[in-house]
Amino acid sequence: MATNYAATATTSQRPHLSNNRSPADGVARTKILLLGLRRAGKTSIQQFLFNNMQPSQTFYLETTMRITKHAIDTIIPLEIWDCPANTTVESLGVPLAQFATIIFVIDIRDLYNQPISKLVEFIIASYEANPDIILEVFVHKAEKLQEDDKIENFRQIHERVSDRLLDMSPEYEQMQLNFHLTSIYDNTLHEAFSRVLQKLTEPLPYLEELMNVFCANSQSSKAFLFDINSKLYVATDASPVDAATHNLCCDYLNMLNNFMPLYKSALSSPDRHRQLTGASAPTPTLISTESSRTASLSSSSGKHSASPTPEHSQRSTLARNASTGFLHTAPPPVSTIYPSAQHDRGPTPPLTPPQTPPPHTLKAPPPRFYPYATTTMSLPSQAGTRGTTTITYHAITKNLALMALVPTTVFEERRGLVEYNVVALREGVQGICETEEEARGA
Ligand SMILES: Nc1nc2c(ncn2[C@@H]2O[C@H](COP(=O)(O)OP(=O)(O)OP(=O)(O)O)[C@@H](O)[C@H]2O)c(=O)[nH]1
Repeated sequence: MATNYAATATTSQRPHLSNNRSPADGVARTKILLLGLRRAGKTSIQQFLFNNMQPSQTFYLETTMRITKHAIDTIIPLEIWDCPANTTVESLGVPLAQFATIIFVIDIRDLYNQPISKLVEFIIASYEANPDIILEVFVHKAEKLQEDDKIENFRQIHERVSDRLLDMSPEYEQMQLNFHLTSIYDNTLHEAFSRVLQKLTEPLPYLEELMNVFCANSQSSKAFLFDINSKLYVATDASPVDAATHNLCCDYLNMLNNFMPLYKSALSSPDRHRQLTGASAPTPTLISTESSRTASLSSSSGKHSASPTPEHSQRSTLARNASTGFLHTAPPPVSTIYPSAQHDRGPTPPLTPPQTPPPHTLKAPPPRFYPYATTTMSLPSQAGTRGTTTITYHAITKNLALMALVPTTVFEERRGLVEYNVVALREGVQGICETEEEARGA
C-alpha cells in the first residue's frame, strides 16, 4: 500500500519544494525564520527544542552574530534560521518568499515602544514580501511573571501590535498574526511550536483522521502523535488539547527519552531480544507489524474530502484504507471491522469469549521496520472521573510515537485490540511519512 502511494509522490507535483532543496543534503526543507531583539530568547528556543539543551545551560549562550541555519528532521524536514537582532530583509540574502513561517520572539516584559516598533517593522516587511507567509509571535519568558501580570502584558503586547498595524494601514487588518505565551521552563513552548509545525504539515488532515478513528475505536479520550526527540506533537485527535494532559504526556515522554539508551542496549543484545519477544508481554515489548489486514474500503467518514492532485487522493485513500483496519474495543463482536470513525465512549463492556488477540508474530521485525517499543503508565483516578487511566506509548516510526489515554479497564481487558488498532494506525502513518520523504528527497 505504502509503496504504491509513495511511487507517485514526486517533487514535480510540488514545485515549491524543489526551490528549497538544502545544498548540504539535497532534501527539500521547509524554512522557518526566527527573529527578535537581542536576548529575546531565539537561540534558547532552538536549542531547547531541538538540541536537548537544559534551560539552565541557555545562560551561557553567546550573542548570535550571523545567521545560523539548523537542519531539523521532524515529520517534515525543517530549516530554522536563527538570526541576529539586527537582521533586515536586505541582510537575509534570500527573498522572504522562501520562508513558510516567521516567528517573532519578544520578551514578555518588553512593553516599551522600541521592541514593539521593531516587531511591527519586521511584520510589515514580511507581509509586504509575501502576504501568504505565516506570522507567529512568541511572547516569551512568560514564567517570569505572576499569572495576572502575565495575562495583562500578553494582552498589552497583542493590543499594541494590532493598533500600530492598523494605524499604518487598514489593509493590515487582514493579516493573520498568531500570538503564543511561551517559556523554556515549562511545556508552553512545546505546545506553541507544535501548532506552528502542524500548520506546515501538508498531510495533517490525513494524520488527524487516523488519530480520530484510533481514538473512537480504542475508547481513548486523547491521543497524540509525538515527534520523539523534540516532544512536539505533530497530530492529535479532534478533542480539545488541555494543558494538564499535554504536560503529562510531555513529562512521560521526557522520562522515556531519558531511559531510551537503556532500552536500546537491552534490545541490541540478541539474547535479550529473544527474551523480550518470546515470553508473556513484559514492557517494553516488541510487536511485529506482520499482522495483515485486508479490510475492504467501504466508506469514508472523512471531514476532508480527497483533493484533486494524485498525491492528495492517494494520501486520502491511504488514510481510509488504514482506518478500515481498526477494531472496536466495544461490542459488536470483535471480528467486526468498522469502516469509519464512531465516537462510542460508552462504559466498558464485559469481555465476551473468544477474545481473539491480534495475530502478532513474536519474531524479529523485517529489516524495513524498527523494533516497536510499547510501554504504559497508570494514572490514579481523578476527581469526577470513573476508574484509572493508562497512558500508552507505542513507537510508530523511528521518529514518531503514539501516546494515548485509555481507561485502564479497557486496556487491561482489551489490550490486544488496542494494540491491533495501533498496528493499523502505524501502517497509515508510515505510508504518509514515506510519501513525504520521497517527495522531499529525504
Ligand atoms: N526566564 C527565562 N529566560 C529565558 C527563556 N528563554 C531564554 N532565556 C534567557 O534569555 C537569555 C538570552 O537568550 P538567547 O537565546 O541567547 O537570546 P537570543 O534572542 O538568541 O539573543 P541574541 O543572540 O543576542 O540575539 C539567556 O540568558 C537565556 O537563559 C525563558 O523562557 N525564560
